[in-house]
Amino acid sequence: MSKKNVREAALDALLKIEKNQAYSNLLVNDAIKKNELNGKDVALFTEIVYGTVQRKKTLDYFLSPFLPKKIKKKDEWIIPLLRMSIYQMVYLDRVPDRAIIFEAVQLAKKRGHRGLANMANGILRNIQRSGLPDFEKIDNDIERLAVKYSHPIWLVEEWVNQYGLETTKSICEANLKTPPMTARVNGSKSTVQEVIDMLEKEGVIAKPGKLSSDAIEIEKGNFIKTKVFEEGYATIQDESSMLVARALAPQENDRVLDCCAAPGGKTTHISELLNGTGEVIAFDLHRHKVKLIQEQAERLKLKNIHAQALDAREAEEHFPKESFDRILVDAPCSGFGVIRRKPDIKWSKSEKDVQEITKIQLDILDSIAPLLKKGGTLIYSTCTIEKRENEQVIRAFLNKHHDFEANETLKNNLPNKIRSYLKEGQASIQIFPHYYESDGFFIASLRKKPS
Ligand SMILES: C[S@@+](CC[C@H](N)C(=O)[O-])C[C@H]1O[C@@H](n2cnc3c(N)ncnc32)[C@H](O)[C@@H]1O
Repeated sequence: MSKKNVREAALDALLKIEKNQAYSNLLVNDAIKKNELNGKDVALFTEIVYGTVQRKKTLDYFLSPFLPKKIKKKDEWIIPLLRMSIYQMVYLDRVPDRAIIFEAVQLAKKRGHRGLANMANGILRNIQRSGLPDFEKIDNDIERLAVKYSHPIWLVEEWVNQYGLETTKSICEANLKTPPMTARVNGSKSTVQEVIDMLEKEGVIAKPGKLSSDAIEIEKGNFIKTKVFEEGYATIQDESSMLVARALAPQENDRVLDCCAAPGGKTTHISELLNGTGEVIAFDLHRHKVKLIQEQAERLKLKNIHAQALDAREAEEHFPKESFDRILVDAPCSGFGVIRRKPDIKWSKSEKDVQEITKIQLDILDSIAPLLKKGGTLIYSTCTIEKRENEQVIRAFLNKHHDFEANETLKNNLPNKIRSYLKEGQASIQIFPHYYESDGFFIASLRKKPS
């Protein structure tokens, strides 16, 4: 396949994402490799693709007054082209409008015909001339939030019902920001400060994280190319994710089950906390993903991880009852806490998906429940902010499994900063992306009653 220039590659990527053929984060990396983009082009390509997907609803609001009533099905690719051009005109300072419009016209000519090129030219010039409409003119609160912060109306409505207007606004705002790059320091090898110093010698500037005591935040430089990364002193991970293994609080010689484990971020953290003792049985539904756990374990030289492919809903049939000291269920979920990283999630997931996934989450919990020893800890976590997948799953589980109880010691294993968000005696926490710029995460701690 021939190489394409940045904007043509971006249009291709947007069309694939639109057809739900690929996840934005995976596709961006593939396209960069395939089109041999480098340096500034990588940054521009990534910015155009992520930005256009993130701001889709807002861009459509800008675009809709100027679009013809009917566009032939075969010409519908013109819409993503117009969206990405408006995105650049409104949100990117570094490229002049006339260059953006020129590129759009060239692309429309190449893919379609002169008529479409003229249409693109006319629409973009009209938008440029007439300025942008005022969001404040949208009367309905939910619609205004949805358009201004580019989220689907159903999702905004859901969040407003669950958390109120102000919190929803903060969530939506945070979802449009680029997340910081953070890494977890392998505490069994060195301290946060030692890793920061080692990185500095390799030309990478980092500082301690904002939330987790295990975290560093990379400010400048290519972390993945450093010896610090290669030799397993640190692992890329979001700060909220780092709180999960801490909440599980594995003790030396524990036998731990991590049953939705790939790519192994939390498995390796648990293993590090075990300090070379005990073992972590890690499995994931998908065989190809199990390889990712093994690769991580190898890079970090962790010997107590045993990874295998298995459906967690069948775990009960594969292990003896009460054979684990601690169990982590980092469940598959809607992912609404990581919209910053995977913006296509907000457009591709539906209410129905949420309903379906809660059944899987409960089935997984039901299956692993007998495997936990009496007195053992069960942590349930998700990277979503959807109560039906979080609080309600835990409530349903506790209603069914009377041998389990809420574990109120959760707060003892969380950083001070986040404890203020926990009410007295609360055994679960919802972290929002606007708290400390970390992912939206839910963590619940349960305990199997001692007898
Ligand atoms: C949130 S991700 C886990 C992330 C992982 N714990 C980490 O920290 O790197 C959820 C994982 O659950 C896996 N999964 C989904 N359904 C499953 C099932 N029925 N049994 C086991 N794993 C499953 C998915 O393949 C996915 O890798």
